[in-house]
Amino acid sequence: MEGENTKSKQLYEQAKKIISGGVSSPVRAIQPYPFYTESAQGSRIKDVDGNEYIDFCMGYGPNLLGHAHPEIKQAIAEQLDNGWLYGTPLENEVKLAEKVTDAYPSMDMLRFVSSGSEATMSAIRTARGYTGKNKILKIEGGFHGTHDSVLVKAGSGATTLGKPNSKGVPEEVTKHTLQAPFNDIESMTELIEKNRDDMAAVIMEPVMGNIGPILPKENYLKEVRKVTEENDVVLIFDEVITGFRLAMGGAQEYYNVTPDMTTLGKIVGGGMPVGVFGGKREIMDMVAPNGNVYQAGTFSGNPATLSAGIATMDVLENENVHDTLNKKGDEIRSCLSDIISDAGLDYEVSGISSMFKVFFGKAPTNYQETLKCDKSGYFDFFKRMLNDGIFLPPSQFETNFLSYAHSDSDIQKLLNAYESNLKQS
Ligand SMILES: N[C@H](C=O)CCC(=O)O
Repeated sequence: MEGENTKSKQLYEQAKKIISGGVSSPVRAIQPYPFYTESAQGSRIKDVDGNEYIDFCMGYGPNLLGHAHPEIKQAIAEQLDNGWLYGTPLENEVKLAEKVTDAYPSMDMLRFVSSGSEATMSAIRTARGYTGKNKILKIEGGFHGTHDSVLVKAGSGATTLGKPNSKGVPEEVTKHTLQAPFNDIESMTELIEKNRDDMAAVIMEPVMGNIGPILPKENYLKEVRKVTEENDVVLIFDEVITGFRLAMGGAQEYYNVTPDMTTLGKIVGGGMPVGVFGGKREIMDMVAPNGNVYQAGTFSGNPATLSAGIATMDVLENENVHDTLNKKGDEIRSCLSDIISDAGLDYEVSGISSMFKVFFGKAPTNYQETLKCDKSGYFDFFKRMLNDGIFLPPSQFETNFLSYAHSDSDIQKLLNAYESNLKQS
């Protein structure tokens, strides 16, 4: 729809003068200009120039039930009638905490925060406070938000833009962050054993969602659990993307591996800003006011977010969302593989549950392999898909998300668009 987006184009010109990079998050700076959204309902997103797209970006994951789900909307509206920021605890905080801890038995206790970044930052600080150790180990290409100690070889927009190590982060901070390749238990074991005396935590996405999806090899997560346990290292599963997506209990339920701590975000807030960190009672008891690990936030446990989160959980509990999406995800991946093979392309499909991606290259098993994919070819493909009314995340390194609102006809349109646009690759 290039050329027709005159209002979007104008808005971006205006924005670039007063908003750094013209956007509030770098992945949105789609060149030559992004479309500006007017509204979104169900599986559709509509721009200010009247173009409508079937959305497989879904706000980068939170909208598992689609845009503007009526039950979530009603829950937020009811909360708004009663005010939307108190600075005190509220009953819904207890209610949502119960629902989350029921779904995640590894979390005896939790805290609500306002973003995934805040959740991972707080989890790491708590693990350091608990162990009295400094070092953490992350996976190369893992993305755990935008706080200093994890902005090294970071996935997501940082990799898309070729800035996986951010300037402005002191070396004194990142010297405590070690990195191992995904799916390589030997490297991880070696690093943990070598640094055992000062290793506080391993933080990882059980399924890498910010350069993928990249799936864990068989038994890899179990082996990670074993080596962390044997060396008294806190294992943090960053389930900001996979939480409430792969299953109600996230990747830890799906793969049957129990971490010491978990971070959540995205889906648990029903599309409102949210983060959660939690874990074993003895670890979470370190957090102030009980313990000396400080963590706080004006917007933490935001009433509107809690209402949206509870409404989301209610739908997930009452409807067959995960089974439906997991089945449709399998079908999409299988059809995409057929399309690729019929077109004689050297590409591969990766994914799990309602996450899927065509890699312009071999489906990677780690960060280094991901970097070999044709990122500019992918971006050209993304634009062709947009012209055909399909909105995918604008990067080879961001996952596509299927939602409960996508109809069979939406999926057929997606597959048709893949078929015609992959042929032009
Ligand atoms: N992959 C990111 C979050 O999970 C994408 C969102 C963003 O950077 O704005």
